[in-house]
Order: sequence, then structure tokens, then C-alpha cells
Amino acid sequence: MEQQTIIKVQNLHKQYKQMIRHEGKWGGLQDLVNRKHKLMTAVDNVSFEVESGEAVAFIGPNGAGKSTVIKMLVGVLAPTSGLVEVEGRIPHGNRLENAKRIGVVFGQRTQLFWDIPLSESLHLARHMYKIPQQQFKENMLKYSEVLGLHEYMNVAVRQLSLGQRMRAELCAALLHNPRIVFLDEPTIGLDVVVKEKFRSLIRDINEKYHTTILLTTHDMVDIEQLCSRVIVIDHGNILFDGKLDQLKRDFGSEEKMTLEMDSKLDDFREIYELGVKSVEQEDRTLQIVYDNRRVSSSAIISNILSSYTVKDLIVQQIEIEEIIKNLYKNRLT
Ligand SMILES: Nc1ncnc2c1ncn2[C@@H]1O[C@H](COP(=O)(O)OP(=O)(O)OP(=O)(O)O)[C@@H](O)[C@H]1O
Repeated sequence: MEQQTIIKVQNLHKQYKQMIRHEGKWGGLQDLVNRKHKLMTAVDNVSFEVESGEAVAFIGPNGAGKSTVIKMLVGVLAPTSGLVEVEGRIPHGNRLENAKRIGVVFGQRTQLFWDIPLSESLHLARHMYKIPQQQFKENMLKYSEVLGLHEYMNVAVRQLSLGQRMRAELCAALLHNPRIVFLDEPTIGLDVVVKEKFRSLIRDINEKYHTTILLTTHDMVDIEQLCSRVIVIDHGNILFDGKLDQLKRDFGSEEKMTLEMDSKLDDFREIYELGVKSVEQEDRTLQIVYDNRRVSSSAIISNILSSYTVKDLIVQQIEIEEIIKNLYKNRLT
């Protein structure tokens, strides 16, 4: 299938006006009569493109600017400057047209009607999106089956548990066969079984229908299972944009070696001289953390074996979660 650019973001900036509160006893009153604001930059010169059919994780620490970018892509916020295009359209100028082509799941907010039964809420979505009857029937059948929604169809949305509601949200977001699905923290607070259902459905629509996925999450399993590309943002800037494998290669050279020893080591000087990052010993268990681009595991092992007996040994590569933590930390220091 031919790929084309479906999302284009160029030199995007977003500033929010934040109120400066007066301090002291009469501060609240002064806030009312003498309002002071400062500008805070939430998104600072961000550029990226997404090809149709890609599944991209858009990640970063709290307050990094992820939701702000997504809100501009969805069209609920206008940029302060720069360009946002979704399928060649400027979302905030064409909100309704944009809405027909995209699906949105915000983990913290609902797009369903709170007080009416789920089935009616989904029927309203059919009218809003002008979904042809046949397509609606087929999709309702397919998604309510996969997401296990049959038994909740007559229950008011406000009476659904978080997991049930999130499954319903995903169903509502997919009924009109969107070309792009924006998922903002979709698995937050869900149990492992529901998370798995979610992930397998998202993988399916990406693989079978080449639906483009832009996923914001703090859950590393979501990323590993769903996305081949990762964009990392912090303080409104992009820190990394590339394949997940590349992220692991560039920032995942740290390894941890755990050795079960016959006897305790007297000192770690020689090991440190090899260039390792840290050595810890508890009873006869030794843990060594090192960068495999600086020192090889075999150099460490042969150094230890020259003076001691090793009973068992495990070498672990750094987890993706740790890689991303390091990336955020490097940015802060
Ligand atoms: N409506 C608003 N008015 C003022 N400042 C805002 C507003 N919305 C967000 N911000 C600020 O903009 C920055 C980016 O926020 P944003 O919600 O985009 O971050 P995020 O990466 O989605 O964070 P999280 O992972 O916590 O959801 C934060 O410093 C936040 O306080």
C-alpha cells in the first residue's frame, strides 16, 4: 500500500496565558480587580511528519506538551504559530471535517452521553458522523464482540466501570472507520485483561486497515506492543524521533550483570578501572552496571575470574522504561 504523509507538523508553537496570583490575605481580591498574566510555552518549535499506516508513540514526562500537540491535531486548540495539517487540512479551521476522518480516545474524558444507555449513545454517534446503516451494523457487531460490550448496551454510560467505559469509548471512536486514531492515555487505570483486549484491537486496525495510530502513554508495554516509531517530547521540544529499535541502540547500551560468587570480593577497584558505572555487593551476589560500548561483558568476567570463582551469571539489557527514564534525566541535567 502506498504511503503518504497524513500528519504534518512544522515549527509548531503553543503558548498559554497563565494567571499570576497575588499573594497574601487580600490576594484573591486583587486577582479579581488586577489580573496579571504570564505566557508559558507548552510547545516549542515542534516538527514531525507521520505517514499513513504508521503507529507512533508520542511520549514524554508529565507536562511535556503531548496533550497540547494532540489537541492541535484534533482541532480543539489553535497553534500560536507554525503549521498543523491532518490529511492536508488545518484541523482548527475544519474541525467538523477533521472529526469525520479521525477517532479520538482521551483516557480522562468521555465522548459518550453520560445519562443514556450505551447503545443510544453509539446510535447518536452514527448520526453525528453520518455513518451508513450497513457500515454501522457491521462495525457495531465487530467491535462490541471484540470489546465484550453486548451485556452493557442497555446500561447508562455513567453506570459503567472505567474499564467498561473505555471499551465503549474505543468502540465509539472506531465506528466511522477513521483514517487516524488519536489515543491519549487509553489504557490508564485498566486491568491487564482489558489492556490486552485494547492493544490487540488497536494492533488489528493498524495492521488490517492501515489505520494510522498516534498514541500517548506512560505504559511502556503499550509502546513495545503497538508502535514501531517513538517520538519523545519534553519541555515542548522533541528529544528523539525514530524507530523503537534505534532508541534501544542509541540509548540502550547499558547492561546489568548479576554474578553469584563463591566468596565476597574484597574491593572493586580493578572492576571500576575497566570503566564500569557501578558495582554493588550483597552477601555473595554482585551487581555490575556498565555501558557495553565502553567495556564488554567478557572483559568484566575474565577480570573477575582471574581472582575469584563465579557460580552463576546473568547479563540483562536495560529495559525500555529505563532507557526513557535516562533520556528524560539527561535532558534535566
Ligand atoms: N489550558 C492551559 N492553560 C495554561 N497552561 C496549560 C494549559 N494546558 C496545559 N498547560 C501547561 O502546558 C504544559 C504542557 O501541558 P500538556 O497537558 O500538553 O502536557 P502533557 O505532556 O500532556 O502532560 P501529562 O503527561 O501530564 O498529561 C504544562 O506545563 C501545563 O501546565
